[in-house]
Amino acid sequence: MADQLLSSNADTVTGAVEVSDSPADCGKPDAANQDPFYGNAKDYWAGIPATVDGMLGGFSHISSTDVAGSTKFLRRFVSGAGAKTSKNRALDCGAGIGRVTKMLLLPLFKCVDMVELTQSLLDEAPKYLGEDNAKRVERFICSGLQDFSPEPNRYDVIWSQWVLGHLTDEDLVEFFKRCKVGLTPNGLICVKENIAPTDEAEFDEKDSSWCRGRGALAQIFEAAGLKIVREEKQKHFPKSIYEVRIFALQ
Ligand SMILES: C[S@@+](CC[C@H](N)C(=O)[O-])C[C@H]1O[C@@H](n2cnc3c(N)ncnc32)[C@H](O)[C@@H]1O
Repeated sequence: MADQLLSSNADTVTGAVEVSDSPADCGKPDAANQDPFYGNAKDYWAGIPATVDGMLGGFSHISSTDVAGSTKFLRRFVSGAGAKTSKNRALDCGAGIGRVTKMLLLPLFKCVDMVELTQSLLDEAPKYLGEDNAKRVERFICSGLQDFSPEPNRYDVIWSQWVLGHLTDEDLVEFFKRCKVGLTPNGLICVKENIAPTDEAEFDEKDSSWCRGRGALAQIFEAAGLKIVREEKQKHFPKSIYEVRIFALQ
């Protein structure tokens, strides 16, 4: 994702901490994770500084614009007269140190769970979030999304941002199907990702991720039985980076 941004035109404090038996290795030692596609991504992220700049590939200056766009997008579903989705609990997927959890989800929801592949990033999260915020993160889950199944009926919103390019198409369809099970009634899956300029997916060798075109993403949503209920292009990002879109799915 680091290069994707640049290229183209670019026991926690309160709750139970769920961590792997081996803190250095959150992925399961199964066949999928011996696949170089997943292994290379894992190695890449294990070497990235646990900072906002690390999370955004050197683009920390776009974080506030990103969060403002996401907040405006999500608010209409969870607050105000027409809101249908409850504000109890959200899940942050590919959460890193918790930038999205801290800036977007905790201000809107009572509590948040974080799921993240890289133990060193998750370890930094309580410090980055701050003591009061960290108390409202119920679960810090160390897992690849390809191996993760949300607990049924637990989340009002499942938010995935700048991470889904790390899953194969097949694994992404299956991940979305499991996310549907994890939603409360009227719950929402939100996806915020870079969009390739053509229908051809672009592969980033450096972090081992795909940047998909809008059509490919829409096909994956459909294959998982999800409908797009709202879609927006993120405004005010630098022209030099990929277009970024936010989708709300049910
Ligand atoms: C570009 S960062 C984005 C972090 C966060 N979503 C944000 O916007 O600040 C990508 C994150 O996805 C994590 N990641 C990479 N592959 C993953 C996978 N298969 N499952 C879960 N997390 C993954 C990385 O460790 C990293 O924290």
